[in-house]
Amino acid sequence: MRILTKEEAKFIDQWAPTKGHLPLALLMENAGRGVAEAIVTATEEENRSLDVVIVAGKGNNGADGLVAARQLEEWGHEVRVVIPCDDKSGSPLFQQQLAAIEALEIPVLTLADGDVFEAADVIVDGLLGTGLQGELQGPILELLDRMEAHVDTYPDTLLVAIDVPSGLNANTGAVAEGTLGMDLTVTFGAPKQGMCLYPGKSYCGEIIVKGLGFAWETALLDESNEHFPTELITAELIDALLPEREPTYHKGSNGHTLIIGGSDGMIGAPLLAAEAAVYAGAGKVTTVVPSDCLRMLQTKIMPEVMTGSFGNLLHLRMHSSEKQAVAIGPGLGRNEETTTLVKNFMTTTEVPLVIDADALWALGHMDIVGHEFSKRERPVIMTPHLGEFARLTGLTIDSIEANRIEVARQFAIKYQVVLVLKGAPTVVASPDGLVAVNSSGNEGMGTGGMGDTLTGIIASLLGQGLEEVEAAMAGVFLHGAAADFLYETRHVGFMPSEVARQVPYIMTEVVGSE
Ligand SMILES: NC(=O)C1=CN([C@@H]2O[C@H](COP(=O)(O)OP(=O)(O)OC[C@H]3O[C@@H](n4cnc5c(N)ncnc54)[C@H](OP(=O)(O)O)[C@@H]3O)[C@@H](O)[C@H]2O)[C@@H](O)CC1
Ligand SMILES: Nc1ncnc2c1ncn2[C@@H]1O[C@H](COP(=O)(O)OP(=O)(O)O)[C@@H](O)[C@H]1O
Ligand SMILES: [K+]
Repeated sequence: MRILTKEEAKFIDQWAPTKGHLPLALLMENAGRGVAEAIVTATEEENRSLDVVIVAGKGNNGADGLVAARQLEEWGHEVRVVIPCDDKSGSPLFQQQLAAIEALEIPVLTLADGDVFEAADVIVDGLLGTGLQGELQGPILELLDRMEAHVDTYPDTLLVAIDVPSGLNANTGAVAEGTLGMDLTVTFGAPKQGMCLYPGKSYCGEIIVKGLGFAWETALLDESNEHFPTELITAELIDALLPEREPTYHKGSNGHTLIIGGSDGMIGAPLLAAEAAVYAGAGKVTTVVPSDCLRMLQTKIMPEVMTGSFGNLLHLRMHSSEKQAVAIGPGLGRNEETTTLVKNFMTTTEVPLVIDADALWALGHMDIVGHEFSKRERPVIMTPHLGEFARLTGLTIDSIEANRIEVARQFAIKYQVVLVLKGAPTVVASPDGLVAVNSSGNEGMGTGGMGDTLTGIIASLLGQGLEEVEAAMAGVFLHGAAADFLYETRHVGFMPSEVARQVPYIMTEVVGSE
């Protein structure tokens, strides 16, 4: 599913009345009606006339609220409007909609009018949408404080945001001081990027997407649009990506995946990756570890996985030849000899490659090795968490977190790699500038080995014939969705190996494939 930045929303806004021959007021009419419909649907069980307070700022977000007010009144609900201050200035459309509200004698109040929220069943936040700048202040902040106080006293009041909760940065998901957590956010066209990122994601409540009355994707195809696309990874998307199996397929058709990793004391990491690759459907899986770890691996690993050992570059090249996918890094350790060896291997091989954990460490700074990857025919997949990514780029973790989508996008374009930047949420960036934000996963996944499992799943899908970016997107979604299934009964204490075991069921039941 497509998600939108505020710049893209603005582009649509400008395209519609010019190239699209669609007046902005028409889009607003659809948006406002969408809000009214969502409110009626959410309160359907009560099936009675509602007392609705529309809190409207003076931009187009407020104007949407005024349309909703007009619509709800027509449907027989008791409606009043609250505006931040009495001066009644605002965007041209705000002023036009306000004139209509006044002509219809719908009450328009300010905070000076006392307890404006008294007896409200529904409070609608139309203070600020994608036009938010900086921190909240003045009467807007005061109104939000009063809304919060009312909802604290009357928790049954339904709190509905128009487009985004006021104070939420529609691009980054950052929230200004004073932003309120909503029951429902009714957004237009597509979710805004910041609604899919933390902390903003936690402030939206249920997200309902309402149409603008035209296929806005057409606007973004305009040649003057220079924004790179961002998507949300959902079950529907993954369903379309997963490899289909013909009745005649055999183990040779489903890819041979190789996992390179392990060191003394960290044999579990490649084991978890290899077993996850089996659960994700690989035709064959082989794991190779340093010779002194082989015996230990063999006593622990599931019988479906083949094993071997390596000690030099020739071994790594030999093991990786004729494999459909290779993942390198889980549990490798960081001694100098291994580091040099795997770095040489990674920068010279052409096999489909997933680079994780200590193999990322071995690369050092991306500016030094990145040009080797950009020469490849097929991009490598890199799967760093924030700490590993900070080391690869020299950026601070805070600066990555504050803008993970754009940082990931620039990295993938610059080095021509598929980047899986792990975290909450994980984002997948591809060399052509597309970024996909994962919608699955939960805090129960903060357990050692969870990343190794992801690496195995991605490598398995890559070996089964998915393109790099497809394997990365499908892998992160399945991994998170498997953990979400376990989260339903346990919020902590589920293990990476259990997540892996759940993956085939997710592939079958949730995604609906196979
Ligand atoms: N995309 C589409 O196709 C469609 C989009 N639509 C709608 O348009 C909305 C965007 O409208 P928008 O551009 O008018 O901006 P909006 O969010 O109302 O904010 C601007 C106002 O906020 C104020 N303000 C800003 N920061 C502030 C702060 N920190 N603290 C206090 N005040 C602050 C700012 O004040 P100023 O800086 O002008 O003094 C100005 O008055 C979008 O979210 C959606 O609802 C729909 O109609 C359907 C079609
Ligand atoms: N709060 C969370 N929400 C969603 N996913 C999470 C959360 N915490 C961890 N994860 C996921 O768990 C995995 C952890 O990977 P990583 O840090 O590499 O673990 P390890 O090195 O122990 O294998 C990543 O896929 C990450 O996205
Ligand atoms: K709002």
